[in-house]
Amino acid sequence: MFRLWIHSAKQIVQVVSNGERVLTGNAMKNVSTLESDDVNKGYSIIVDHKGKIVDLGRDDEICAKYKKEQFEKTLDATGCSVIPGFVDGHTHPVWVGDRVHEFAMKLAGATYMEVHRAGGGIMFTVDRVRRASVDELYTSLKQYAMKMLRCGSTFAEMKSGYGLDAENEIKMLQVINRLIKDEEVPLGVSVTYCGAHAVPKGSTAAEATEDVISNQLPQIKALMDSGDLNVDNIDVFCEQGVFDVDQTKRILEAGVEAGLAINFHGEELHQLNSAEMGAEMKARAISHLEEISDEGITAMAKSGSVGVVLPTTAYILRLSPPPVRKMIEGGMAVALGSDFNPNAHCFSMPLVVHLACVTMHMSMNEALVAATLNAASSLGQSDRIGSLEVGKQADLLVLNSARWEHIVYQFGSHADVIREVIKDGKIVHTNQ
Ligand SMILES: N=CN[C@@H](CCC(=O)O)C(=O)O
Ligand SMILES: [Zn+2]
Repeated sequence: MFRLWIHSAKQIVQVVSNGERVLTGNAMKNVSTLESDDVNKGYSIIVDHKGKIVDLGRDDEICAKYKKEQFEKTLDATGCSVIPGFVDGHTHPVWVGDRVHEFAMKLAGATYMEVHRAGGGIMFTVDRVRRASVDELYTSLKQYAMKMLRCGSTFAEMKSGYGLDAENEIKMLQVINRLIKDEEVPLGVSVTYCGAHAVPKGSTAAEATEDVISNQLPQIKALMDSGDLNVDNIDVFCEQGVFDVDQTKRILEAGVEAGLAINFHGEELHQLNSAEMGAEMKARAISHLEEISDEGITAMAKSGSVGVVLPTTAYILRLSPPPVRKMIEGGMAVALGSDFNPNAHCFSMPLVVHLACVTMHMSMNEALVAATLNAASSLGQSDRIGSLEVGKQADLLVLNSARWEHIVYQFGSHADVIREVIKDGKIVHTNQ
């Protein structure tokens, strides 16, 4: 028996079809698509009982190989296109207490660091998160995760970073772990420890660095070793007035020692050459990169570190966007993330992809690659997700349009464009 047969699709956008794990530079310009000019010829996907894609091809070829009775469910996708589920490469979704008042301050001209220095920004959220119980944070996270799924994300990176001490950072990581374990929201998750997201009140950056390395990380490692906590990545906010490049490097080294993959915030507001440092450490990914230098681009292209760009941040803070054209022409792998957090309240990857095209000058193909395969690669997941190929998880979106580009073009209307969200071959959200 097979779990699902999707048939009659006008287009199936595989993204890649030869098992590529990442696309760099100019290779991001093309996406593999199954499509025919003949209006009577549609395309099919078959999903096995484990939720993996076992076959893709023309309806007539599939019909010749399988019998209807073999499928637990069939889905008619006449007039529709199918794309991989979005992979959100960067989110901060564990928090309570919004910052709508700060949005007003920023609209009136305050910069991100002015708000931060006035005790707002990350520190406002730290205060709320420290006072919140695990249950409160879990209820809030569950709602955001459900909203991400409805916007078409089937996998997301999720960070801690509003605890800033061992107790509260572990509390946040436990909340993310509970989301994975309880399986109430069918969203895949990569877990990131970001204890060095800000310098806690009353500490210096040097003291906070020591606390992360000698106190927080060893406790987290012990919980990982005992099987009580799952953590995948280590993150630091490397920025002027937060953690400098040396402190960041030391924390990342300690993270690697604990078995975590390097995936950190760099070159957001000031050019500190953290991209070069990260490339030298063979970082799996570096996020933001608004201020990356030409040398940083060359170094990241050489090391294969994925650049995770976040269009909502530059948009909301009115920053210059990262030099994505230079990054792609320079041979880097570029990925996308929503950066969902109380500063940039957006978990809609369709909107992120649209912003990437308009504000960062990416083509729609490049942005789709960045929001699927390359985002999966930034999290070490592109062997399982990020493209529609035999052997991969059937995480996909059925779109209400014959051409997939409508999910980018009709910005703000993703709820109408996405007909079904499918995770592991199961329909987890439908909009009909
Ligand atoms: N820049 C650092 N961290 C987040 C913002 C977090 C916050 O403001 O709460 C970011 O990626 O944009
Ligand atoms: Zn961030």
